Amino acid sequence: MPASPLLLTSTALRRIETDAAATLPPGTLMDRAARSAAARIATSWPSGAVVVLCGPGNNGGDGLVLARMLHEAGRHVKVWALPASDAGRPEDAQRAWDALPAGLLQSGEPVWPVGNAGTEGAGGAGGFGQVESAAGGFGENDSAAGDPGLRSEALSAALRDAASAAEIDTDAGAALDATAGDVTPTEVTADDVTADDVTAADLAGDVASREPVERGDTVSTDLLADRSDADLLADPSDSNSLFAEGDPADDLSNEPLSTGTLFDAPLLDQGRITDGLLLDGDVPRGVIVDALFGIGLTRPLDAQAQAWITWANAQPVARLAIDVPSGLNGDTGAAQDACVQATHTLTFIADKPGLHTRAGSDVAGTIEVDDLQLAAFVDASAEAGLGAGLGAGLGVDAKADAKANADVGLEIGLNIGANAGAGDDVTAAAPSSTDLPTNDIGHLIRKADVPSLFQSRKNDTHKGSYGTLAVLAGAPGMTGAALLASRAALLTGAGKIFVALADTPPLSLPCDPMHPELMVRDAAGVLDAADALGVDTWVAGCGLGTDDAAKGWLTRVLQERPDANVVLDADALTLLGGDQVMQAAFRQRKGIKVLTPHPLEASRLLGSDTHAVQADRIAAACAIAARYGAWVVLKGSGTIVCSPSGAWRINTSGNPGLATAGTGDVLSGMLGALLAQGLLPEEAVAGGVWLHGAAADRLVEQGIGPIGLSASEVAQAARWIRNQG
Ligand SMILES: NC(=O)C1=CN([C@@H]2O[C@H](COP(=O)(O)OP(=O)(O)OC[C@H]3O[C@@H](n4cnc5c(N)ncnc54)[C@H](O)[C@@H]3O)[C@@H](O)[C@H]2O)[C@@H](O)CC1
Ligand SMILES: Nc1ncnc2c1ncn2[C@@H]1O[C@H](COP(=O)(O)OP(=O)(O)O)[C@@H](O)[C@H]1O
Ligand SMILES: [K+]
Repeated sequence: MPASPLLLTSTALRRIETDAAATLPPGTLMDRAARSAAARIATSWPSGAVVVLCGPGNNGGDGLVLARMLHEAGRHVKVWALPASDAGRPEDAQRAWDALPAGLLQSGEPVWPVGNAGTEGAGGAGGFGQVESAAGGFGENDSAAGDPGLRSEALSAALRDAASAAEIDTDAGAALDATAGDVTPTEVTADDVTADDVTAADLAGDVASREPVERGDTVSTDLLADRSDADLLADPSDSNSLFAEGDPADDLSNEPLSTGTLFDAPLLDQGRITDGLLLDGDVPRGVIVDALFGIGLTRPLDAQAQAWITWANAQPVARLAIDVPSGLNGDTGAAQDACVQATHTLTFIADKPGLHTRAGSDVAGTIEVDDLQLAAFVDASAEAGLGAGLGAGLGVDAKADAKANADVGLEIGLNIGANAGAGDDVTAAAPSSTDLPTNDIGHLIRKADVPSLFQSRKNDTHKGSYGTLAVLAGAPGMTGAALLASRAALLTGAGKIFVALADTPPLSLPCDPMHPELMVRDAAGVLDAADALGVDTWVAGCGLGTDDAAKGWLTRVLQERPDANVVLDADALTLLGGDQVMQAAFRQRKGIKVLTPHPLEASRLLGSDTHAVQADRIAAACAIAARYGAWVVLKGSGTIVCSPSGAWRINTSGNPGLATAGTGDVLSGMLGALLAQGLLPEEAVAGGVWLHGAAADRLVEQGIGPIGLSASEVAQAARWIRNQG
């Protein structure tokens, strides 16, 4: 399922939520969100335990409803909830709290449910759920765990009574399920058996056979019967210990295993223990649901939330983030020190910018969007954004995009509909209009969004058809920067390229031996002849330097030939940021203007600091675009592209292989080449950024990176991608 290309900030989302909620019965959206998550879990983690961590707000409410739904479906669910805030829970979340079935909520710190990674099937009745309830929970939270000796007796009796081949089923509904014997859930009751017992039994099976034991595996009861209670069960001196001293399993760790610590790294490294006691190769089963905080995270996490997140991140199971990984700002992609490292994020109503820029792509895992059947509202928002200028500058059909999103959402909605409850019979009335501020809606940049990169060339063309580019760059000692940009322009298809070296004759490099197609001259020489040469696009700044000579050449670029396109990078940005004469000249230019700052250069253009830029990359890119009247490419993980009118997009391609010197030079050369070839700015800028990242992705696929990927290779890979179509 492709991710929605539409991105909404929390302001836009809240507006939609409010509008929609006003037309729906209370709790409908939370119900839909929870049902969506339940469907996702049923598909991806059909067995195994589900630990739901819930926060104080509606994100926590989603988690609480989800926990109830999963429990009712017979899943083995544990809930840990942060305390409500002083103001109490929001209405929907409070309703979810009140409806949480008894026994699911755990006290203390979260632990992985030991001894049971149960699955559906029992519907909660007569199953392990009852055992849990009676025992007050598993593991360290098991305050009523009882006397280990008693548990030992009960379990041993159960095992001995079992027929020669007994199935140890740690599943819900059958604490011990003897397929060929006498042990049934009714015989082994909550009073007789605790989770610790089953844990011990499973581990004992493993120890006895030295083979991994999985839930459902058949284990010889002879082996089990051969072992004494002392071998099988907890050391009576330590109610949490699962092994008596000298037990072979103890060899696996220097410390006695205790409940809740079954994911000890040494054990995992040996592939011995997964999924809360179940030995299941390298693939633990079960999932932790992160429903701590969503788009309402407004301040630093407190110690308890941080500890829970740290715990969740340390468990070798999947982590499904509800809406947004907790600790991540859904608008900006800024992550707190403690942030859920999700393997999957299921996000609601629309995709969020913070999932795609800065730390977002590091912590979100696989992103899925469910519009909660609010396509009409999303559609109207996109339309309103379009009316306010959004998308117009990008040449993006935002309405069509929104429709596509709606279709995606509906498809998900229909799937969910198969499990639908009462709330889903209600269709929200379509909104009449919304008027979101322009920069609360953006888009992703994907291959499909930049088709003109792949348009075939007409036969009846010549080198003049593909533009004449001049690259003002490469002061002495930085010649390579000029070559990187110029070669990238060549490989991206520019018709003619002049390298205007930031130097005076005689040049130390009269020609590029690798690419003699490039016409290398001194900067003044190219500037003097620019009219005659027909330069229609300038790329300026790569290794240009910031001395007076550089300043003079750049001023000429900005003041002369105002119809030519300019792409400014690196030193040109530093010079521009500090020179009002240049800024005035820049603003007055009629050609297409592109600025490609990394965060430090962006801060110079804004007179702020890098921290401020990175704290809200979209806002920074939009601010630069507005101040300079230019297209802005704010580089980094999740590069932001912003049009002069404030329409922003986030690139989806690229990887940390690009974090190497010279890749920015390559990007500016590519952007210049695409403009020189006459692509519309929205496709040249967004397309160049996407192509640059996609080239790096291809190199990684080929094993040429991320480590050691070099800038020159990016240009070559980009050429290949363009020609493949
Ligand atoms: N309202 C709606 O219509 C819907 C909301 N949904 C869910 O609700 C979420 C938004 O709910 P909320 O607005 O309640 O926000 P959250 O649940 O994300 O968190 C806000 C709550 O956490 C507190 N908080 C914020 N930062 C904190 C911190 N650092 N430490 C401790 N407490 C902190 C706030 O005071 C507030 O109580 C969405 O992300 C989504 O998961 C979904 O159910 C879909 C529908
Ligand atoms: N971690 C990353 N993930 C994705 N892209 C990255 C990453 N690090 C750097 N890049 C990209 O690499 C390029 C680096 O540009 P820049 O910092 O100007 O380098 P240089 O000046 O050395 O050429 C930019 O396009 C940037 O977006
Ligand atoms: K969350």
